[in-house]
Amino acid sequence: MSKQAFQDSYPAEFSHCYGCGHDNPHGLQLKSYWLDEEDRTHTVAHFTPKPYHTGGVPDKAYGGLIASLLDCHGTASAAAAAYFKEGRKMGTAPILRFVTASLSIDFLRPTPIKEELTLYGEITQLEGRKATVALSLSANGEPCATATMIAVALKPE
Ligand SMILES: CCCCC/C=C\C/C=C\C/C=C\C/C=C\CCCC(=O)SCCNC(=O)CCNC(=O)[C@H](O)C(C)(C)COP(=O)(O)OP(=O)(O)OC[C@H]1O[C@@H](n2cnc3c(N)ncnc32)[C@H](O)[C@@H]1OP(=O)(O)O
Repeated sequence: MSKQAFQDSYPAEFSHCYGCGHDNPHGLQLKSYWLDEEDRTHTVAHFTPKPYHTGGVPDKAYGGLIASLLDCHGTASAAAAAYFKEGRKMGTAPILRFVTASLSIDFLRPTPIKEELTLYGEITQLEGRKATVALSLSANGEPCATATMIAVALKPE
């Protein structure tokens, strides 16, 4: 894993996100990294839910939590890939920030709340301002959700 999470390179004005902003004390503060620094195609993040992230039954996670984690890991992965494609260090100006245009999730099985969850991302396409990201969320090596995201880079203005 890289020493610095993708989200730690976001400038202060973009660090309030509920899912991954390091300046949001009420948020999830997700942190995403390259899976392999030598092969910058896949990304990873880990998150252990809190008891209050429950979705109806005490030992299973709320679907909105899963969507939030996939959302933030996907946009962070898109930004990292775009910086890498431009040969630039993350966070350098001009800032590249992606927002979610579309997020389609398949919930495959209930997600346990007491385990560490692992998120993977793969940038399958990056053309112009648009990135397509294949995402998954697993617990104990078993996929609980998969998703496809279209993320779009904000225009400089
Ligand atoms: C949280 C910020 C939300 C507000 C955004 C404003 C300012 C924020 C500033 C910075 C944010 C910084 C950090 C955010 C941190 C974490 C984010 C976590 C993830 C989120 O929680 S983020 C919130 C939910 N998210 C939104 O709040 C987006 C609302 N939305 C829009 O702001 C526009 O809708 C936008 C920008 C998406 C596109 O608008 P646009 O005018 O810039 O670009 P355009 O329409 O030309 O699309 C360009 C290419 O994307 C394709 N495309 C567009 N939409 C598509 C779709 N749905 N499906 C398939 N393809 C699509 C087109 O087909 C074209 O493709 P092609 O180039 O191939 O023709």
